[in-house]
Amino acid sequence: MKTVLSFLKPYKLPAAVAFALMLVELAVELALPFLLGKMINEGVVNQDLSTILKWGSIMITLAFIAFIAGLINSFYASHVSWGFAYDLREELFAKIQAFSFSHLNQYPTSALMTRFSNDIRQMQNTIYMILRIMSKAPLIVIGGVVMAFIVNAKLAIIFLITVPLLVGFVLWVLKIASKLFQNVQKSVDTLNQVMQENLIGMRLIKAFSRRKHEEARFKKANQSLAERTRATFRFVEASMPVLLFVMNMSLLFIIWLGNAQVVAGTTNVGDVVAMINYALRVSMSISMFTFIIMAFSRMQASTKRVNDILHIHTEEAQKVEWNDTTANHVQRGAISFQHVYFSYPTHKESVLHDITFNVNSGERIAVMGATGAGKTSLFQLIPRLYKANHGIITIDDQDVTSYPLNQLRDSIGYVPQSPLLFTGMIKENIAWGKARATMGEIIQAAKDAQIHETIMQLNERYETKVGQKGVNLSGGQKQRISIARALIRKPKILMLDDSTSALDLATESRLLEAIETYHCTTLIITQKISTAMRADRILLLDRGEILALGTHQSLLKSSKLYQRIVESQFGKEVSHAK
Ligand SMILES: Nc1ncnc2c1ncn2[C@@H]1O[C@H](COP(=O)(O)OP(=O)(O)OP(=O)(O)O)[C@@H](O)[C@H]1O
Repeated sequence: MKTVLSFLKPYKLPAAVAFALMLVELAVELALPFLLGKMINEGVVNQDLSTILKWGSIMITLAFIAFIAGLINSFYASHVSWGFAYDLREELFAKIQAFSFSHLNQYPTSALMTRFSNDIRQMQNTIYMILRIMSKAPLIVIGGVVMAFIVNAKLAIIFLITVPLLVGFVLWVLKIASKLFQNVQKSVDTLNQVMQENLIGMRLIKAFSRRKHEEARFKKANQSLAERTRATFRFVEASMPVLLFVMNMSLLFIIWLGNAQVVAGTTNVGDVVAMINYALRVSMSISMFTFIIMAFSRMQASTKRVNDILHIHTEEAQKVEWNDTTANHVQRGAISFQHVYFSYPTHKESVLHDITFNVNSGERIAVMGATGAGKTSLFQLIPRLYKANHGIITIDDQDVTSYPLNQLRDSIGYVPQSPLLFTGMIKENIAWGKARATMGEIIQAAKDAQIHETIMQLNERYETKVGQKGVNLSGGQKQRISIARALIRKPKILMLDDSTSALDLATESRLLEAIETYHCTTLIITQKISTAMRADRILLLDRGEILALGTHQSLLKSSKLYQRIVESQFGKEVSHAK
């Protein structure tokens, strides 16, 4: 199982190069105060210009080497962090593509978007900063103290008091700050969620005039984020004067003790200057710890969230375990449900109970029932969008679970209740149903779905753009394009989930006639008796159970509920006459 950190493996070499170059920068940074001390002691104090120039030019050369090392380090750090983020995004995308419907219920769109954008960016930035400066800070603290002891062991004792004091204080600040930061992150998540729901549901919000309500919701989330961020940064900023005080006190001590030693002749001015320099560099690095650990704790939270997704066991991952020779493509499309029970993973209540029925190859079944009866749920079990809790569903006498998922779904044309079109041309939206579809196939599918003429009336015909910047189609037009998308794959099983609801009777009639020419097993969820009457048999669902299954005529005789539905749509007399 892949974890986030394993995505760094391919970048071991460039990361090592970046780290080595960072060590070069570090070495120069630690050497400069030492050399400065030498320049003062040997050159400035003795007023020896050639010595000043000698040490000066060495320092400039070293600074230039550090500058070049920094540039190349930055290049490699970017390469590692961008490459890592790119690979991780690819993997995450593939993982989400393999999500079952249960997983999609578990992780709302906003949560997945946060992982894609925020979390990966967070990790990418932190990796860059680790390779660039973060790993340098603790090394400067250690190296600075060591160098200080080399320069002047007596003065360096001050470091032994101030460094643990500063480190201890920073760790205490961080302990509190990390809790505050977790709250900030929660607020960021909430704000993202509100924002995304608003963008997705903008049309609905306008239709229901819920702008004020949504504004209030956004304001609340925004305020919470602002307040938490303010509180966190105030706390971190309040710790700064304390840090500065300790830092300045240690500098004062170094100057005071250094001065005494210079007067006593036990040390040189240059060494004192070098010590002050080390003290400054060490304290600056310690103060960076706050920033570093905060970045780490944010990265840790992001890593956990992305790992959660990577560790989800998706079915596609199992594909290799299936033996392709035993599992074939669907040949005839005969469906059988045997004592099937189903409940959604998120809800315990049973949605389908003891469903048993058979559909012959090429048969046309209309599925009827009140809203919430379980019609869509029953449909979703066939292409294994969800798994049944008990019982067996077979296609061509073979358990659906024994088909490789791709082969199973390739044989099925599923038109969901609410049609979804992607931004792009109409022809692309239809061709989406079949890999390498020809223009002839696209037009034929559109003709059969009764949408060809409408498309031909549009300015750019099949090239017309759908979606945000293109033409917005009516509900019925969208339904027919989704039907064309299902027909183009010449499915063995066609499932229409209330997909003809927006069509007038004449168009629907032509559509159903055209579907007959496909000779596929057809399941149609419908509320309209006129549609149901054209089916070979009608399956009546009520509260998750099969109430009746038979032809229009037999149900008129045997099912009270069916009679009532017919009466409600055709009137009493007509229903008796039929
Ligand atoms: N994703 C889900 N998670 C949990 N419960 C669900 C989910 N989808 C549907 N349900 C529940 O399952 C039951 C059956 O829903 P289903 O969508 O199958 O009904 P339906 O007959 O297709 O209704 P409609 O005609 O309104 O589309 C309902 O009680 C519904 O609340």
